Amino acid sequence: MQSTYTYPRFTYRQSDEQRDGEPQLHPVVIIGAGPIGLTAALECAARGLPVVVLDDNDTVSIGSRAVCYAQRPLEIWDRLGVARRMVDKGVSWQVGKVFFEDRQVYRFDLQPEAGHKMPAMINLQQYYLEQYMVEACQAHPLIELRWKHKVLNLKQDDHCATLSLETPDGFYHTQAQWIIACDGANSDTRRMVGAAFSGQFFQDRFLIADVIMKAGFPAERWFWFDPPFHRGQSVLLHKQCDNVWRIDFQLGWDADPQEEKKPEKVIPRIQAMLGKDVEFELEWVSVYQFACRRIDNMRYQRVLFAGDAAHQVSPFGARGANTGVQDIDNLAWKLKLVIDGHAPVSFIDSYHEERAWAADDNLRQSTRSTDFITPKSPVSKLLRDAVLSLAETEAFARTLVNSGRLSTPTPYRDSSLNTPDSAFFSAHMAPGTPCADAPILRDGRPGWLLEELGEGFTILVFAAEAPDLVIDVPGVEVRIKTIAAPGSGADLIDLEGLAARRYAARAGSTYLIRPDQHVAARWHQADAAAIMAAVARCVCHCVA
Ligand SMILES: O=C(O)CCc1cccc(O)c1
Repeated sequence: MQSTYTYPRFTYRQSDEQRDGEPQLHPVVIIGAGPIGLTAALECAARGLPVVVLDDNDTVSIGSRAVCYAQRPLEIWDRLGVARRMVDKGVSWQVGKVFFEDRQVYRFDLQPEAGHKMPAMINLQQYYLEQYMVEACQAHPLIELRWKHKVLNLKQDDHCATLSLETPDGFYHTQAQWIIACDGANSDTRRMVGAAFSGQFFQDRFLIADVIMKAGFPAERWFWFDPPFHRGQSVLLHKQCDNVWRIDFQLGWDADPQEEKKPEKVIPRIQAMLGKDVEFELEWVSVYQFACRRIDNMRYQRVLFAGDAAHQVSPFGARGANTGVQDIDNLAWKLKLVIDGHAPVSFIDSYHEERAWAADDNLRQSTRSTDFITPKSPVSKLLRDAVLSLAETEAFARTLVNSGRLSTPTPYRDSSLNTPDSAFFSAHMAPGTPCADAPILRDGRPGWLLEELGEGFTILVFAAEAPDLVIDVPGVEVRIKTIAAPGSGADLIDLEGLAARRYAARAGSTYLIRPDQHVAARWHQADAAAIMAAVARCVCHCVA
């Protein structure tokens, strides 16, 4: 059915270790070359770790899958050099509208204030996203992509993990210090380590219809509850590139997926929505159900689970792939420190601590959205419809409308890696929070604050001149950067004063920023001993 995209075929090559029959020990092996596995490859390589990526297929993911990519993953991909292509090809949007029956009852704007390098959200077919990342991986000397490699078995001991692999040339073994399992919701790796994956399964079925049409709808997210063209159910509309539009129709519990996929069933639904005169072609049709669940532990000895292999949510809110990318952002710098011997192996447990916390937040949000969209009893439906009716005129009711709260990063508020504030600061940008972006000048050239953060630890001092600090934490790279108003001699010029405002900074305010661009600690006045203690705490060194 798909006519707008031609699937690439990636070349299978026999690896040296299969040819030689000699297993090699790799620092990191990644299982799965989907959006999360490819991000893991780029992120590890960017931090200087050589990686092998195993995938049982030899192309990008087939069909219409994830659609919406949020600002934080785009910022991560920007650091990895792949966001520009995604943004250029994708459809940027920030406004959402919610309709009840035949009227608009609610409107939101994901990014009312400008001054961010990345858009609030883009829509892009998953196959483009993967293709761009595969091409970036192919160009990276530290990444080896092994297509048509199926993992049959996994064993672990104190020394390494050993994988049994099947390829078109037969069977062989490879070894890894660490494995990142990104093999999706049906992860075989999860089964191989015996992990539990529990949560709630939802009975409702949804139809995805991707249609090609030249439509006049704006680049906005439109969500209908109980519209006249699809009574009693919900509908979601998103614009994608190549004139492809994603339409999700709720079908209810009893829908027969095979029947519902037939063009003679799908086309009348779309005509009822768009009008009989609108010309369109079907690009993709599928029916899905979903679950909200999480693995019991994101670390099994040497195996680290990320993305859908670790947690699965409903599509509403676009929290699946977006949170998986943030898993990797959290993991790679920690792995680098551990592999290089600059942090204890136990440091890796902070991956589960921080990312399971984020996964639980996503699960909560996603379950709430699903309950609002698909009420389970007549009373819930009555309440839901009352909220929707009231939202048209009453501000308080708008906060209760939940057609999917779109993905935002979860701050690691209670992380053991944070150094709590010792003086009063406003709540935003507290330890554990991902850094906000802001426009800056560096060496007279325009740039963005986030471009200055992320290589090792950064001490960001809101002052014209660098304080006299000697920061020495063995094995940990720490850079000092000053930021101040135009006219000062600071390293970074806070062009519009947005950085100072977003970080609630006064003269001398100092932020310790982790390699994954999260705040580790902050003070109103820089103090070398306090900073060194915070760095040590953040990498699980024993603090004297
Ligand atoms: O707008 C949303 O809440 C998410 C849109 C979405 C994401 C993934 C699949 C899908 O069918 C819709």
